[in-house]
Amino acid sequence: MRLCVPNAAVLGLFCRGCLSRTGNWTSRSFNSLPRKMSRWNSEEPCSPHLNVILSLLMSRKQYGTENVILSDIKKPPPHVFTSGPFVYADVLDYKHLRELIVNNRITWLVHYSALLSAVGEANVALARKINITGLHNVLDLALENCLRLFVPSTIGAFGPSSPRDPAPDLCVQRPRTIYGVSKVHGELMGEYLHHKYGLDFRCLRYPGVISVNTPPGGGTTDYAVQIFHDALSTGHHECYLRPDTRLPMMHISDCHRATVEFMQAPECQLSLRTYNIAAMSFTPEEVAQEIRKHLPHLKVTYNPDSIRQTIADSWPVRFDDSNARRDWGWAPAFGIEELVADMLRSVRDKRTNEGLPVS
Ligand SMILES: NC(=O)C1=CN([C@@H]2O[C@H](COP(=O)(O)OP(=O)(O)OC[C@H]3O[C@@H](n4cnc5c(N)ncnc54)[C@H](O)[C@@H]3O)[C@@H](O)[C@H]2O)C=CC1
Ligand SMILES: CC(=O)[C@H](N)C(=O)O
Repeated sequence: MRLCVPNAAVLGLFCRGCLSRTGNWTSRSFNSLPRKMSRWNSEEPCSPHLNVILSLLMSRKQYGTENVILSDIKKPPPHVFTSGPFVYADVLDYKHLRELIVNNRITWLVHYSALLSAVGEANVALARKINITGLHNVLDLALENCLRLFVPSTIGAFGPSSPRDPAPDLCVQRPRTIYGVSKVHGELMGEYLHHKYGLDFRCLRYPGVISVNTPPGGGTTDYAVQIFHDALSTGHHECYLRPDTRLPMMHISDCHRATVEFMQAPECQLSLRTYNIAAMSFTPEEVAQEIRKHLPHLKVTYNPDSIRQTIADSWPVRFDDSNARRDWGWAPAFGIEELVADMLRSVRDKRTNEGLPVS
């Protein structure tokens, strides 16, 4: 049995076997990155992505190393490469994806590959290709091979005309970014194929995901990861959002657990195919205050970037996840206090292991 998790702009996992039938998950991440990631990705050529890597490693623990195949178009760091099966896979290469699925008897596909919001606006043509053409490849293959398919969506699937506090599962969705447009398209295509042909399509709208292993990937919520690294290195963070910009956020371990629990939920419990999941909402100033409880010297200055500020201002400030809580028992474990304590501990350990100074 193998689970395959392709990297939707982040991860690609293939899974051998069907979880519902066998309890096994195999994952692969299909991560192809834009030849040019522009300014947001410049110093992270081989870094693992948060969701992808962590998810994969944890999935492997749960479902068996050989049963989860990770894929990307980027060279993985050594510890990822040696942790289990890893293959090169470009979501734009339909024939190669099909070969991987057939040869490995893949039964689950987790599609993480995508260009995120800010970098997508910097390269709309590439974002359209990876986020929409890549998704169509994955949908066709899932249908053709009877795969269970997970595709993440995002708070970015909402826009200025959506209710923002809180945003419910079902409401007006008119996002103003190519990223958001591609995610709404993915939600609708997956649901259409489910209703018309029975595709087992499942989708969670993630808040901004925070992980020590996730380098900035060109998103609007990236500051909420970077601030921890800055706090423990220079002690100064320059934030590209206004101090009062409130956005939904989630610790990576909650994000991963939600994904696995949702994928394992019996079909009969699901009243929707796309659910919001929530954990906390905070502003840059609020997270800075929480960090200062541990590191009182942290200095934060604000220099709003018009592109990312405009994007953030169009997104929900809070998510209504009551349907996920009711249907399949979703409950987050991390609030802002737990998240900050865990991130500071993890970033400190990482810097120490890398021989870097800790402030
Ligand atoms: N990180 C976050 O805060 C959130 C992420 N998500 C979703 O989760 C998924 C993963 O996000 P991140 O890991 O943060 O993104 P990321 O930007 O860190 O990773 C994207 C991955 O896609 C890969 N990729 C790009 N082009 C590809 C191609 N042609 N073929 C195969 N792989 C390709 C890249 O190599 C990269 O590893 C995305 O679909 C994103 O929309 C949703 C909401 C929040
Ligand atoms: C919330 C997301 O989807 C992502 N982190 C982004 O900021 O683009």
